[in-house]
Amino acid sequence: MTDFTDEELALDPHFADQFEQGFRPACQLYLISPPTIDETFVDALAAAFDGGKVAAFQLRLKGLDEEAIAQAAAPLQKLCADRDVAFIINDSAALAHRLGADGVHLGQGDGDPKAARRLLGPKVQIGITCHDSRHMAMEAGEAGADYVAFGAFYPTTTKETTHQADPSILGWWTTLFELPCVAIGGINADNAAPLVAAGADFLAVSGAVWNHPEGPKAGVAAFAAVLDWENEG
Ligand SMILES: Cc1ncc(COP(=O)(O)OP(=O)(O)O)c(N)n1
Ligand SMILES: Cc1nc(C(=O)O)sc1CCOP(=O)(O)O
Ligand SMILES: [Mg+2]
Repeated sequence: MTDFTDEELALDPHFADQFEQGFRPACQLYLISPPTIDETFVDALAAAFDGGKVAAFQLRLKGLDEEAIAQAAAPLQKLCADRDVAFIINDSAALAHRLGADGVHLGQGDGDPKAARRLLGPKVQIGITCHDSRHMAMEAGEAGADYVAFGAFYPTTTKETTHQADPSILGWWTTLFELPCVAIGGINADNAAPLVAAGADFLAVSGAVWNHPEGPKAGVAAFAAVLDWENEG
């Protein structure tokens, strides 16, 4: 992997653009599906959207083949379009392309982001998992990612994680780059504030919404206090 010196960062035209100070929108919610769903899930997703502003929804169904995910996706993608929520497919640029999704999220083992960009074109969002690595994040930016994702910030039962991220990586990233950063891993309404304060552009959340004792609408609504929706306009 490449090591980036300060000189290279300053000279690279892509990164140089990122140094320009610009407007940074308030932190937003990026909802991740439960790892398994059934046909009633579309109602749960609609309820979640009723709870407050959701910027993006990622369909993350682990262990299903592409055909099954495509079938599950149809009503969810329509709902997202109706509610003006970006519809993101996890793991597969090919499936995102087939479905005409708004974006794809790729982990470090989910394929070459540059190949994904060639397939998907400039308008489809590409997000890249960067764990707790500044180096991976800079490589993702250089490869043309639309956002970088850091995590896991807190213990999570949704995914087995081997990397633990510190909020300071969000502050480092947002000080240097305009490219949005996503915080993920065990985030709930009670522990999210330090991530927002550190500069997260998006909070990616699964369990805190789907396992909320009062349901997904309350799960999303609980984030209103930290995400300050009432100040947006
Ligand atoms: C927004 C976001 N960030 C990170 C991940 C994790 O992606 P990956 O490392 O590929 O792990 P899986 O989700 O595929 O198990 C994500 N999905 N979304
Ligand atoms: C999908 C995923 N990726 C992670 C990472 O660290 O890259 S943590 C995670 C699980 C997110 O779900 P929850 O909000 O329930 O913890
Ligand atoms: Mg993946």
